[in-house]
Amino acid sequence: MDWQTRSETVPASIVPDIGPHIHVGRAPVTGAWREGDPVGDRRFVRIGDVELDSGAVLPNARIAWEHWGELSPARDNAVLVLHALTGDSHVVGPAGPAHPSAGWWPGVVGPGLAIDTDRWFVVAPNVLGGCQGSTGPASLAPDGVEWGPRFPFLTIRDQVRAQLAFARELGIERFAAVVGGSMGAMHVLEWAIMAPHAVERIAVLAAPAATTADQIALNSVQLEAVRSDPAFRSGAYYDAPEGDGPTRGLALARRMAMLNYRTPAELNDRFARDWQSGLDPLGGGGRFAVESYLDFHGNKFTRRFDANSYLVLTEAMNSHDVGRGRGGAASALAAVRAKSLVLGIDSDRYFPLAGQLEIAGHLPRSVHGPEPVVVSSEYGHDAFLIEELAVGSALRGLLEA
Ligand SMILES: CC(=O)SCCNC(=O)CCNC(=O)[C@H](O)C(C)(C)COP(=O)(O)OP(=O)(O)OC[C@H]1O[C@@H](n2cnc3c(N)ncnc32)[C@H](O)[C@@H]1OP(=O)(O)O
Ligand SMILES: N[C@@H](CCO)C(=O)O
Repeated sequence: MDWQTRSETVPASIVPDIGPHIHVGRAPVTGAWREGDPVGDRRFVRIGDVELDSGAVLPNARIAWEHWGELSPARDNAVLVLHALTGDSHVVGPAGPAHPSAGWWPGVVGPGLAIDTDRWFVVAPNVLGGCQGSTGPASLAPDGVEWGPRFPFLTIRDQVRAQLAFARELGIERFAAVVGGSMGAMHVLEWAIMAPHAVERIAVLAAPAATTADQIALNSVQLEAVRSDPAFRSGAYYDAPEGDGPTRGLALARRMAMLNYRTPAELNDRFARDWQSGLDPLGGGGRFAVESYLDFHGNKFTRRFDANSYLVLTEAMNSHDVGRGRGGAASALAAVRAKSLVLGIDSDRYFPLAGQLEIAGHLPRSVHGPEPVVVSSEYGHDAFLIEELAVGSALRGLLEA
């Protein structure tokens, strides 16, 4: 098949155009893979030059991707799964040399699951600007040096343009469904608007029609946390000695982000005022358990993510506005022809239900009418990743529609 012959399979330990000093992925994490689960096989596709909204051109770009299931002879069973801010192409499967983390949606994609790989051919690309195999700031520019701070500003639409080129390279003209959560759902909306002919169904999970001032503000303090780390060196840190990248700033950004992704109820129930150790946090040199939890997540994140990619992707999220240049969000959404599922989480303080109400209210073919499906969860925004049964059931409904 075309997609097999036209894509490169690269040995897991060799990622040719990623710079040698990338500060990610040095510490493989033990995965939660179970015997019999599908295992993706990461591949790489050249998509050529990408024209950007800014007028710049990103030359000779590459997309890393994985797939599960079989493409039907009629090529009508492909489902595109688009990841959130710090996700990647590794939707399911164990951690390993190619992946610092186990797959991020193991209860949703697989044989007999909501996105059933016995029926659907599931395709998952790493986003343009990311750091898990697709061209991003840690990739080598044409001069043989990492792009670093020279990497161009990307919008959500630029990233979808790259995904469309990627789909063309695979020879897939139309997806039975395009599915994504959070930043991935921003891409989903743009697919439905930019390429209506290529999309039969869409699932928009936990995202707004446009990133609001409040959300840009929450993102902007994270950008500043990274940039204000002296080790950031204006983004030119790839030649720093091992471990001397902007890990402090990146870890602080992740700590802040965790507070957007989770809820007061969860943190209070889970950690209360517990101490992390026998040392008193009130002047005795100890820490509260919740402080330790945030430290843990901040530090873990620096072992799997590149700081420049974090900035590029966060700024792309800030660019998100389906109505820009299209007469506003209402008219852009009203023009969508795909059958749609819009899902929100009642405790999401990052991308609250108001955003999904707006989207569902304007999409003409929402399978649940003008209201989003609301998942009730104490996990907040991350519930689209954690509440796999509820999210899976809604996805199953869409795929059967
Ligand atoms: C499974 C992965 O890591 S996926 C990695 C790729 N990431 C993505 O794709 C982005 C999307 N994924 C995510 O954001 C997250 O993985 C989620 C939302 C799906 C799940 O979050 P989790 O981190 O698994 O759950 P949770 O918030 O409960 O954290 C559990 C971790 O906190 C640690 N922890 C809990 N309490 C404390 C504490 N008091 N002090 C220190 N560490 C603590 C646990 O030991 C556990 O460690 P582990 O990750 O090594 O098992
Ligand atoms: N936990 C998710 C939330 C962003 O939507 C991530 O890190 O990608």
